[in-house]
Amino acid sequence: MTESTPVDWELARTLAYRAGLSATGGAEQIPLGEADGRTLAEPLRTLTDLPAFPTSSIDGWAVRGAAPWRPVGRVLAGGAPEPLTEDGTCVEIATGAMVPDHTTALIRVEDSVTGADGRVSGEPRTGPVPDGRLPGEEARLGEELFPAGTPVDPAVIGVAATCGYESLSVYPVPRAALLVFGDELLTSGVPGAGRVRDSLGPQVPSWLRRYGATIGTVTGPVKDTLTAHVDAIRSALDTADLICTTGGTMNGPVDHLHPALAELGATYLVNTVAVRPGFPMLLARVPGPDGRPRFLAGLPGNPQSAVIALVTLVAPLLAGLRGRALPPLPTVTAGSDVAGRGDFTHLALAALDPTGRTATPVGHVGSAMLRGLANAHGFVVNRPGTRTTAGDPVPFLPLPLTPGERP
Ligand SMILES: Nc1nc2c(c(=O)[nH]1)N[C@H]1C(S)=C(S)[C@@H](COP(=O)(O)OP(=O)(O)OC[C@H]3O[C@@H](n4cnc5c(N)ncnc54)[C@H](O)[C@@H]3O)O[C@H]1N2
Ligand code: MOO
Repeated sequence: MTESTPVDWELARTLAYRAGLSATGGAEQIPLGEADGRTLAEPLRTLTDLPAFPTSSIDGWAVRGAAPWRPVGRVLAGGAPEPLTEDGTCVEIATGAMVPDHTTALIRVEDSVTGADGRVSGEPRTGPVPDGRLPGEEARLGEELFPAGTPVDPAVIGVAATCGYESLSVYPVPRAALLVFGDELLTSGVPGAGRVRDSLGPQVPSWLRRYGATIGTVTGPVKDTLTAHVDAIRSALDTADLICTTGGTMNGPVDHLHPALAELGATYLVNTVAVRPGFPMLLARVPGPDGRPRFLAGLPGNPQSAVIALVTLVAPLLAGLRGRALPPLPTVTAGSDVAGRGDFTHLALAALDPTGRTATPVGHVGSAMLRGLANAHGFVVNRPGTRTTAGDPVPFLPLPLTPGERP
């Protein structure tokens, strides 16, 4: 490994995020039905008043003037009604229908009576929720409803459709590749006799997807030679914006990542981070075949450390590449003490209580272990030079889990 000064953990996150943001791809138009999970590249402005026309919220009568009213027609949702031209007239109206011009009140069918002469009488409601909606009461034509950088979710898609869009201008999805290094790794069967199962090849793509990347190649184990490393990285550069590698970040006899990066003309953005576990992680910029910026995140081989490198460097980088904000870390209460790690940040795997306000460190958290990770909601962040005592407010770095994935 090249000599380097470990970068402060907070600074490493920021550097990774800024690097991603500076390399965000150009906007593309995506049909609404495919836009979930993307990020708006332009502000979303409504193409119409919302609602676009005066709309009835009830089934009943649109009336003009004083009762009784003579019915002169019917307007259903989807129709464009004639104006009511005379006092003492009404039209039957359906929920969602456009209210005729010169309507003075809307009467619910259940609040009306029709006399023997066919004329309608009744009282409009005066409650807090009106029985009709006025043009522009939800939004005015041209009003910005969401700024650029807004994550697109099903509700945003629904609003865009309501406003008149068929497609959205969004940032491209970053493309990731994974290269797993280590001749000792088995890809099937039970470990033993010096061999361990590759636990990163199967899990890292799923974390990357949750951070918003698509996964192209997953290759490994890549042979423990410098040539095989250089060749594997070079071929992943053809299609990936981000290459994640696992293992080989240190300077053991078969750790080839740093020499491979040197051979490929890479420049380090972060070369080791002052964090435990996970410190040998790195982020580099690698020249791609077409001049487009490519990134390589070197995740340490110890499996929990590899995930810490994902949450520390890869998640902020991908947030930037997707044009999103870097989510701030919420503050929680520490459920028990967390030891300091001297000048290094300590990321301690922890489970949240059902309120989500208290985080208690879990067991089985050695850097070679994954059991603690699979029982935690994220990491309590114990800052350099401090130790956390039960009851202290602490920053919490969540794993990208969905509700219900942890008891
Ligand atoms: N002399 C020193 N040795 C080590 C130090 C140190 O400071 N001085 N730091 C340790 C730390 S911390 C870490 S983390 C590891 C990082 O090492 P590498 O990134 O070079 O990873 P490897 O040596 O290839 O593997 C480490 C360990 O993890 C296992 N491994 C690797 N890949 C996988 C995988 N895909 N699935 C499951 N397990 C994997 C591998 O078998 C090793 O046991 O360096 C320490 N050493
Ligand atoms: O920091 Mo290593 O990354 O402890 O396993």
